[in-house]
Order: sequence, then structure tokens, then C-alpha cells
Amino acid sequence: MSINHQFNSVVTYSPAFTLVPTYECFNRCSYCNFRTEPGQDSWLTLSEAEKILASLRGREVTEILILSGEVHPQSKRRGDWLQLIYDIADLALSMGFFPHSNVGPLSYGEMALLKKVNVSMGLMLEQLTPKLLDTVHRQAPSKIPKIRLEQLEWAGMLQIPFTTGLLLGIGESHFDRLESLRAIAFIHQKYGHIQEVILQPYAKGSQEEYAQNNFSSSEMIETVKMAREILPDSITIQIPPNLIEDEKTLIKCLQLGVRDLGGIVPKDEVNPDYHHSHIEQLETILLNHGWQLKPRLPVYPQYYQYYQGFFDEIEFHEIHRSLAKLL
Ligand SMILES: O=c1nc2n(C[C@H](O)[C@H](O)[C@H](O)CO)c3cc(O)ccc3cc-2c(=O)[nH]1
Ligand SMILES: C[C@H]1O[C@@H](n2cnc3c(N)ncnc32)[C@H](O)[C@@H]1O
Ligand code: MET
Ligand code: SF4
Repeated sequence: MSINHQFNSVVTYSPAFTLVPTYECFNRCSYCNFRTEPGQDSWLTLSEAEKILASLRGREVTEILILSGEVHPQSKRRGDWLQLIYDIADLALSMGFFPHSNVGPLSYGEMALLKKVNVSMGLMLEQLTPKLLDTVHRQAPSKIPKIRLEQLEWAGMLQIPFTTGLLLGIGESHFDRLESLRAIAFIHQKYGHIQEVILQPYAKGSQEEYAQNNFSSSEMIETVKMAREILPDSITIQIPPNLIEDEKTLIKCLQLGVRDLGGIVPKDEVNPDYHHSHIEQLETILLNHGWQLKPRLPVYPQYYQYYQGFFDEIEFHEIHRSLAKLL
């Protein structure tokens, strides 16, 4: 294979750190390696969060990914849970970080509230087909496709720069993937707020019930191809490099249109059995194939305008310049 040393192809990532308000979750997605039973996990306290955030200063971390297990909407603890997420994001902002929350479905009011302290937010569509409600999502009311589509719709109405995506290899067919991608493209046409779509291959972990084989490389490549055909160019396609089987598949995905590798974090909380390579290692692999790895913020440049006059203390362009200096 000829190696292109022109470095005209750029692939981005977000230097991130994950904070988990709680692992407890009232859903039981059978592929999940993250959740604990409700009531069995102590919640992250603000002072613990502050200590962690302080230790990240001076390291190349810009995004704080707030990833959480979920408290039932009707539970009397729901308010405390939401307040904790709000406070963690607010603290992260005040310490100069950029929060991105992905905490499951929210009411319209909850979403509007969290918008105030997040530069972008996310919720995976997973898959549109309701047949998964009989299998992996049998005990996961948060994964009802209509609810998740409505979340994407509300995020659009609220003009929240949004990350969504598909979870692949959980029992869906090729046609199901096609339908899921079409639904995302359709909502984006209406509101223009979907900044990226994650193609997240199911990866087997040590704590789950599902325990199927990992999503295959050839299906991953097929799915990238299909996503690039269906989604408009303004939506970036992201894949997680730690869940991609080998270097060859990673490069093939880039050739087919993937342009982002997501949050590169010290510990992948969702897939704790799959560590990310060090940035330098990843950089070298990519450079060998003619790809330049560049950091980005958790909000894409085309959405900076959504926040004009919104965050007094944060100057996006200033931070963007300092990111550019890292190169
Ligand atoms: O490190 C991870 N980051 C995950 N992220 C963060 C992502 O990689 C990016 O850092 C953010 O989307 C910012 O662009 C997610 C964000 C979402 O909104 C929805 C799902 C995910 C899933 C993961 C994940 O499994 N691991
Ligand atoms: C935060 C996101 O992580 C994804 N997720 C949950 N469990 C797994 C797994 N075993 N492998 C890959 N992705 C997973 C889901 O898509 C969820 O929405
Ligand atoms: N519980 C949320 C979801 O599934 C986010 C974390 S999943 C490990 O959408
Ligand atoms: S994937 Fe998210 S919603 Fe499902 S059980 Fe795990 S933490 Fe809960």
C-alpha cells in the first residue's frame, strides 16, 4: 500500500475525562457493563468532583464527559440526581472545562436546564427498531425508540449541539441500521443540531449478561459506508478507536468517511475492558497512513454561535486558539 505523506487528511478527537455522578440505573440493558442496582452505589460528591477536576488542570483535558446511570423519572430521588449533574457541569465550567452530558432521557424542562451548563449534550438513539424491546432492552424503558427520537427532537427545538449514534451488533439487521440512520438524518434536516453520529460497535465486557461476539470488522466497514451515504456532510461520523479490532479496519473506516475518534479518555467507563491507546501511539499509527490527529472541543465550530453571549466566562475562540497551539 502506498503511504501518503501529504498529511492533508485530518481526523479529530476530544481530549476528555469522564465523571460518573452515579453508576446506579433503573434500566437493565443486557449489554451494559456500567450499571449497578439502584440504591447500591454511593453518588459522586461535589467535593470529590472538585478534587478530580483540580488534578486535571495543566493536563491536556478540555472535555468533561458526564456519563450517568439513571434514576427513574417518578422516583423521589430524581430531583437530587438532576441537581448533582447540574452542579458537576457548572463546577467543571467554572474551572475552565467544557462539559458534555450523556445521562439518558430527560424531560423537556430538565433538558433546558442542563443546556445552561453544557456546551453540547448527547443521547445514543441505539436503534430505531422496537423489536429490541423484546431482547436486550426488555428491561430498559429508557430505550423505547419513540422516547429517544423525541429526545433528539427536543434537543433540536432547544438548539443544543447534539451527539447521537447507533449501538451496533445488539441483534439488529442491516435494514434496521439503515432505518436508524434515516431517522437521524430526518431530524437533522428539521433542526440542524446533530454535530456528530457515533457508530459504536458492541464490545463484550466482563460484567454483562448479553455476552455475544463483538461486532465484526466487515460489518463495521459496511455500516460506515452506509452512514456516509445517508447522513449529510455537516454531520461528522465518529468511531471509538479502542473498540475497533485492528489498524487496518480503523484506516479503512477513515478512508470511507469517518473523521472523528471521540473522547480519548484515561478510562473508558462504558467499556472498562477496552483501554484507549496513548494519544502519541495513536498519532504515530495514523501518521504512518497519512492521517493527522488533531484535538477538538466537545462543541463543533459551526455551533459556537449558539452560545454567543451565553457563557460570559468562556471565550470559545480563545480556547480554540490554545488547542491549535497543541499541534
Ligand atoms: O469515551 C467515551 N465517550 C463517549 N461519548 C463521548 C464522545 O466520545 C465525545 O467525547 C462527545 O460526544 C463530544 O463530542 C459519548 C457521548 C455521547 O453523547 C453518547 C455516547 C457516548 C459514548 C462514549 C463512550 O462509550 N466512551
Ligand atoms: C453511553 C453509550 O454506551 C453504549 N454502550 C453500552 N454498553 C456498551 C457495550 N457493551 N459496548 C459498546 N457500547 C456500549 C450505549 O450506546 C450507550 O448509550
Ligand atoms: N444511561 C445512559 C444511556 O444509556 C448513558 C450511560 S450508558 C453507560 O443512554
Ligand atoms: S446502558 Fe445506560 S441505560 Fe442501559 S443499563 Fe447501562 S447505564 Fe443504564
